[in-house]
This record gives sequence, structure tokens and C-alpha cells, in this order.
Amino acid sequence: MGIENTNTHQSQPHPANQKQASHPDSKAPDAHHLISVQKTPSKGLGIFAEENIPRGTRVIAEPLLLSLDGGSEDPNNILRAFEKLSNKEKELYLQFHGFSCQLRKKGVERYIGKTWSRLSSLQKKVISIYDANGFDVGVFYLASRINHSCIPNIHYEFNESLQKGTYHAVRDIEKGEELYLSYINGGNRTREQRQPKLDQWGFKCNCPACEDSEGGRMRDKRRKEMFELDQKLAMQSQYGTEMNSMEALKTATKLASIQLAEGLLNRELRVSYHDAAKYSLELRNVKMALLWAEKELEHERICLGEDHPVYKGTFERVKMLEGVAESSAPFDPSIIQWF
Ligand SMILES: C[S@@+](CC[C@H](N)C(=O)[O-])C[C@H]1O[C@@H](n2cnc3c(N)ncnc32)[C@H](O)[C@@H]1O
Repeated sequence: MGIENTNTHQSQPHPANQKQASHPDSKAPDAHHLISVQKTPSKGLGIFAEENIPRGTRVIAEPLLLSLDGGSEDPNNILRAFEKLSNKEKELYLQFHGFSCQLRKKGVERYIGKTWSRLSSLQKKVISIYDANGFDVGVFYLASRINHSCIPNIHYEFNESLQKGTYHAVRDIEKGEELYLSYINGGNRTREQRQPKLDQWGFKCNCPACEDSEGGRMRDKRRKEMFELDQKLAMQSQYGTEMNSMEALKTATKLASIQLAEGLLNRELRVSYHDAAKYSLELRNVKMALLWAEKELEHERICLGEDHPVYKGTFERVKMLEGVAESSAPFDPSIIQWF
């Protein structure tokens, strides 16, 4: 397959595709040999599967290229982080495409005390590259090339113990398919709620959940249903007054079943499994709680991997629940606090 770069080096492969020579962490225990960076028709560069990628594969595990110390709202943190990079790293960073929306530019002006137009062109470039490519803690050299879809096939999470971002396939991905992340927590949100958030990245999403077609409208109807279920669960978790435990359990399991049917296999599904385990325990049904907690654990194995601290925490909880399920001691309500 042809590999192209966006700008002046058309005849050169994208540096991230020169796997042995240029990847900043070529010893990473991941499967980045299964992917390549390519030009897309309308989204700039993107990442594509060069082979079939089975569900659960850790496609990328990479350290940050630019790591933020402090929040990204304050652009001074971004400028300071850039200054700390080596010349080679600065060169890699400056290859990215940048975009800052009007609202962001106003925020930058407040922090820096200068109008956007009076910033140096380097300052504007460094900030807008961060805005278009930063994934919560910084910018990744390879993974920041992954485009957005509201039905993503990849899950991103930062792994503190590895000090790397990990990117896992949440379903089987076929050779030739593009890899997608969700840039927002939009699984339980309608198109109208998602797009204003995506405006910050400067594009209109055209994924199957956003397209203006009968299929897109059906998906949106189900997102509306998911949003309502999610809101009920959020109120329940905050105030505990919305429903009784049985209704809350039914709400969580209904939400999980719609998420599964819609192919939403990311963070939101994990939360639904977790809620289902919690409300099963409130009903003092330890065996059912264990079944849901095992689903949560399996989901985390797929999305995060067994070396992630969150997976390890859930693993411990499952072990404790197994012990409780096997014990003949009376139910101890304090175990509900595990959730
Ligand atoms: C994290 S970067 C992704 C890589 C980028 N395409 C590139 O060429 O380097 C985010 C930028 O990619 C583009 N992008 C990502 N997802 C998109 C989508 N679904 N539709 C159109 N553009 C998208 C937007 O320009 C966005 O600001």
C-alpha cells in the first residue's frame, strides 16, 4: 500500500512507518508493525491496519512525545513543555497539523495577556498543534495520527506504570480498515451533543453515527435512549434517590445491551458493567455481582491490558467477590463499598 506524507516529503514514507529506524520506542511491546500512517481522502493523515488485527491487540504502546506538566488550559504549560524538547523532538512535533478554535484563542489571550495575532508564529503553531493532537496528557508521535469516530475501534488509556499511552483494538479490525478513537466521552451522547465538542478539533464528524441517513438517524435515536439511561444512573449514583436497586440494575444492564448492540465497546460499557455489579451487590446477589464484575474485568483486559493498574484493581475485586460467593458467612453490606 502506498504511504504518503501530507506536505513536502511526498516521495518519503511517513517517519512513523520506518518502523525499525525512526519509531522513538521501537522496543515497545506492541503491534505497531500491523499498522501504517497513510493519507486519507478528507481527514489528513490517519492510521490503517496493514493486517487483520484481533480484538484486544495492543496496537500501540508509546511514551509521550510532548508531556504536559499541568493542565492544557494554560498555554504556558504547552510552551514550556515544547521548550524542554530536544531539537529532534521539536522537529517531529512541528510536523503535526494544528488547529485552535476561536473560543480557545480567547482563552489563550486571557492567559498570555496578548491577542492571538500578537503571539509569535512559533507560539501559535505550538499551541494549535497541541489543541489538535493532545490526548489528555500530551502528544504522541504515532498515536496522535489516529482520527476520530463516534463508533471507535480503538481504546486509548494512559498506563501510569508503563508511562505510556496504550491503544487497544476493541473489536477485530480488518486489513485495510482505518483505526479510530473517540476524542470525546460521547458514547451516550446524541449527535447534537457531540458535534459542539468536536468543533474544538475543527471538523464535522461524518462517521456512521453522525451521517445524515436513515441509519444515522436510527443510531441517534438509540444514543438518545442511552443518554436518558445514563442520566438516570448518574443521578442515582450521586443522590441515590432516583430508583431502587432493582430498577438501577435493570437500567445499567439495558444500557450495556444497547452499547453492545451499537458497537460501543469503550469506557462507557465498562461503567455500565461496573454499575450492574454494584447494584447486584446492593440486592445482596453476590453471584450476579461476580458475573458483572467478571465482564468488567474481561472488558478491561481487552481495552487496557493486564498490566494496567485499573485492571489489577478490578482483578483484586473479582477475587474478593469469588471468596465471598464461595463463603457461607452472612452477607456483609460493607463489601458494597468495593464498588
Ligand atoms: C489527532 S489529529 C489526527 C491526525 C490528523 N488527521 C493528521 O493528519 O495528523 C486530529 C485532527 O485530525 C482531523 N480529524 C480527526 N478525525 C477526523 C474526522 N473524523 N473527520 C475529519 N477530520 C478529522 C482534524 O483535523 C483534527 O483536528
